[in-house]
Amino acid sequence: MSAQILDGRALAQELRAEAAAQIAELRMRIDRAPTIAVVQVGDDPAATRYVRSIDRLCQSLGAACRAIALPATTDQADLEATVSHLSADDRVDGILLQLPLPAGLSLDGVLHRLVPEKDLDGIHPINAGLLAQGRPALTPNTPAGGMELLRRYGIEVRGKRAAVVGRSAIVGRPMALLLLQADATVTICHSRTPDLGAVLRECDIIAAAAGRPGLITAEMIKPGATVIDFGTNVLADGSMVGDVDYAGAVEVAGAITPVPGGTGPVTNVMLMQNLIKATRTRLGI
Ligand SMILES: Nc1nc(=O)c2c([nH]1)NC[C@@H]1CN(c3ccc(C(=O)N[C@@H](CCC(=O)O)C(=O)O)cc3)C=[N+]21
Repeated sequence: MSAQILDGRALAQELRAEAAAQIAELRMRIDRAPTIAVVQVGDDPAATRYVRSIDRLCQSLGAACRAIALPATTDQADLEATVSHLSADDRVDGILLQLPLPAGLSLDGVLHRLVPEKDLDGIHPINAGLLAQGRPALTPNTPAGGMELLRRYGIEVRGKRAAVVGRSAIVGRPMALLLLQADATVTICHSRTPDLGAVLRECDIIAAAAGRPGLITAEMIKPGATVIDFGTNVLADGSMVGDVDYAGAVEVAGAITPVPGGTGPVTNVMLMQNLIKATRTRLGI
């Protein structure tokens, strides 16, 4: 038996149509295109792809994208000044800072310069704190997209056992909190978890966000479980794979997201939803 494929491209297409209509309406109200500023420091390959796809998506939906590419050698003060400037700019509705930052730069200092109302990735301590308290405001796009896939495919979360592999501020942790918010019983696994397979085999939903290709193998998956793969590992040959051994997992799981074509395309549209939300909230629309 082969798993149901959770088709992120198809879902993204539906969500794009909804977002386009909302953006068209916003353009009339504010008399300009809702604008995202994307800041990338250095050239992490997954981030570069993401920025490129954000730019394309903005163009096709009628939003504006200001891409700000800074060299990997940018110092803390320059990066903070850039973010301060964007925070204060009335014509910028949302800010997206690509992670990870190059070594030597501190995210903390930067987040203090980011106004929470423009925080399209929900990583400002205010937004992260609201999510932790069960009062989500702007939530991180990648895990929000994973939840949207579960919702649109009618996969029950309430009362289920769920495991999240990875504890990053932008994917793993918020995914665990969103699953909790949806009434799952959640276990967070990470690089120091002994016997990952033993934990995962108890779970009906597995969300992989470790950034390690092939970490999760078929024998770790309970037959029929739902597997959401957030991995965007770019291999030496330029191809992209997830954290799950897809070929094996697809034979065991009940439903699974492919990489590419799973969580990635949905992430991009969730970003547009956050832009719409941020613009409306900040301008009191
Ligand atoms: N602050 C921040 N937020 C992020 O959400 C964030 C980030 N930094 N840094 C980089 C990673 C990477 N990431 C991707 C999102 C979508 C695709 C995507 O759309 N992938 C498509 C196609 C990819 C391709 O083949 O080029 C797919 O999966 O089908 C990829 C990668 C978001 N990230």
